[in-house]
Amino acid sequence: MKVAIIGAGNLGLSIAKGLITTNAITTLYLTRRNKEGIKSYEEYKNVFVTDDNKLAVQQSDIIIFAVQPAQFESILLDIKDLLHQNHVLISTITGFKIPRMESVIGSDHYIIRSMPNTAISVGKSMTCLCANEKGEKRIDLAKAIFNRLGTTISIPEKQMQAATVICASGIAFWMRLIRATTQGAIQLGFDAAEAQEMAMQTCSGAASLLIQSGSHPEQEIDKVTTPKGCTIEGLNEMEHQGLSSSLIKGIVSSYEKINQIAK
Ligand SMILES: NC(=O)C1=CN([C@@H]2O[C@H](COP(=O)(O)OP(=O)(O)OC[C@H]3O[C@@H](n4cnc5c(N)ncnc54)[C@H](O)[C@@H]3O)[C@@H](O)[C@H]2O)C=CC1
Ligand SMILES: O=C(O)[C@@H]1CCC=N1
Repeated sequence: MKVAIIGAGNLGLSIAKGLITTNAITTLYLTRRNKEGIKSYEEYKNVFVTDDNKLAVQQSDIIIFAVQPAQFESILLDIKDLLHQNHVLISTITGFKIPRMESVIGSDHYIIRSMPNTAISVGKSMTCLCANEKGEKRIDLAKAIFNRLGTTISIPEKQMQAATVICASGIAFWMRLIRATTQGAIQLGFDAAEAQEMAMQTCSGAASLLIQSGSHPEQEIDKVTTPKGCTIEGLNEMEHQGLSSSLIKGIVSSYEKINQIAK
């Protein structure tokens, strides 16, 4: 794969690390306005660092865009004339819809829109993908790339905003739950490091149980809740205080906000 990442910032470099460490690339061009900050990537074989987006596009088959939304349109305009019909264009740009990309470069391109999350830097991103009509023919290629960096799911573009809330913002929501558990553990007498270790490993274990067994969360809850025991006591108190309700309300508020921003 000859890949270019246009905008090698937080997300772009995380994707680059994943592609480099899994030997996924034939060549990899990384672009950034100030390329000095990423010069060290040239130590990797077949990785090139440049501030020239046009060069990167000309040398690559798969172009991954990871710039901020405000920068995207002018970059598309800049490279538009260099795009050929075999280029596969993968955008990670939040809120930038495929029809808007097509209005700049035309619809006769393989266009894929992705929504990864920051766990991509540790190969654990839940990445949602959608494509334009032509891009559907290359969706498996995009899945192959992002499956090296976590897990993928294909969704209709109209669900991309909701996916942003659940998966990208979701990292922050889960972090807050882990932090709250850590605070509880400290109050029960563990030191901060122990408390965080216990909170995050238990969270990871709970997710792994569901991923590997395919069971419903309540089935796993039933296995832990001894009648008249401490688990159901704690769980019911959390629900009396609105745990599930506040999470659902937070998710819906976040979704309303992302739709407001998109207008
Ligand atoms: N943070 C997250 O959880 C997620 C972010 N995204 C999206 O990914 C995109 C990138 O986000 P970050 O990596 O956090 O941003 P960032 O600001 O860290 O990276 C963007 C990079 O693009 C470079 N750049 C700007 N103009 C350029 C140009 N003309 N040519 C080449 N490079 C240029 C900047 O120097 C910067 O290094 C955003 O559109 C964001 O919405 C998508 C999914 C998840
Ligand atoms: O907070 C935000 O608006 C963006 C979208 C997903 C992650 N960060």
